[in-house]
Amino acid sequence: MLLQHKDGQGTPAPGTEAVSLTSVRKVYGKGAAAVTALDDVTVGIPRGSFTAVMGPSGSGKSTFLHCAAGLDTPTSGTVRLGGTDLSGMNEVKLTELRRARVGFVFQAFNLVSSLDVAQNVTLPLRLSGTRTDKRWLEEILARVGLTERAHHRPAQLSGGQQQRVAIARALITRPEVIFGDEPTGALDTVTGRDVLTLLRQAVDETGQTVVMVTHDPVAAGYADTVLFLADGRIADSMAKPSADRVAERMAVLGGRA
Ligand SMILES: Nc1ncnc2c1ncn2[C@@H]1O[C@H](COP(=O)(O)OP(=O)(O)OP(=O)(O)O)[C@@H](O)[C@H]1O
Repeated sequence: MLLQHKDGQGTPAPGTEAVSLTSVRKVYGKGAAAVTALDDVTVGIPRGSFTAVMGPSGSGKSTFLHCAAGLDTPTSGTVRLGGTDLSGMNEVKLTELRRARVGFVFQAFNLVSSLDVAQNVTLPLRLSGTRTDKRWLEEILARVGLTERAHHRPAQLSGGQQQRVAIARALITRPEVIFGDEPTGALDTVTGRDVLTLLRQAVDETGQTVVMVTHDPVAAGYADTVLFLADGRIADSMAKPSADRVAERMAVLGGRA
């Protein structure tokens, strides 16, 4: 269940939310050229849940994800990751926090072409100076079905396999939250479903939290809750979504955009 809490109402006990945004605004540019990408967004995403973020083009989905993940700073308002308030953190602190507590899966797989699969997966550990736990690496590679490919380079893999490397890389640090920006956008339907199943497993089997921007109602159907953005605001949310219901709701929102 996704918790929307305004004016303190319905605020859950501290520590039950993986991510929370309170009165978040994000304005790009100044004066006549200013664009309000997020307009007073308040939402809490419970730990161990899978949330899909949808909305028409330009509704603020990427901005929401970037602010929630500490990749971008809101113009005003508060973002908390677990209990940690990100406001006022400098770039060095934010980078440390992201490396330790957040995983990312993007539409473009962003793998390092000169590194093999195992090296790509363990890159976040090397960047943060953490020793690789070999057994955990083996478990993660097995989970994404790439044990036999550990020493292949990205160019030797299919798109779906490359995205599974990116998921393994996002899981290796045992992050509290995995953020996905159109993680299935570059994949065919069947391969995309494998990737969504892996994200679903991260929630169901290891209690991680997944927040994923998608345009695809089928992908959103894997989530526990869909958050609909329109004009930088949370226009609606849907629990236990089905692809059909999501597509219907999107048709309405699309007309409004
Ligand atoms: N760096 C920027 N400078 C100025 N305006 C921006 C910038 N980034 C985003 N915007 C504007 O903010 C609004 C929200 O953009 P955002 O990328 O978050 O939307 P989105 O829902 O992810 O869109 P899409 O589905 O097309 O990717 C848009 O009007 C966009 O033009």
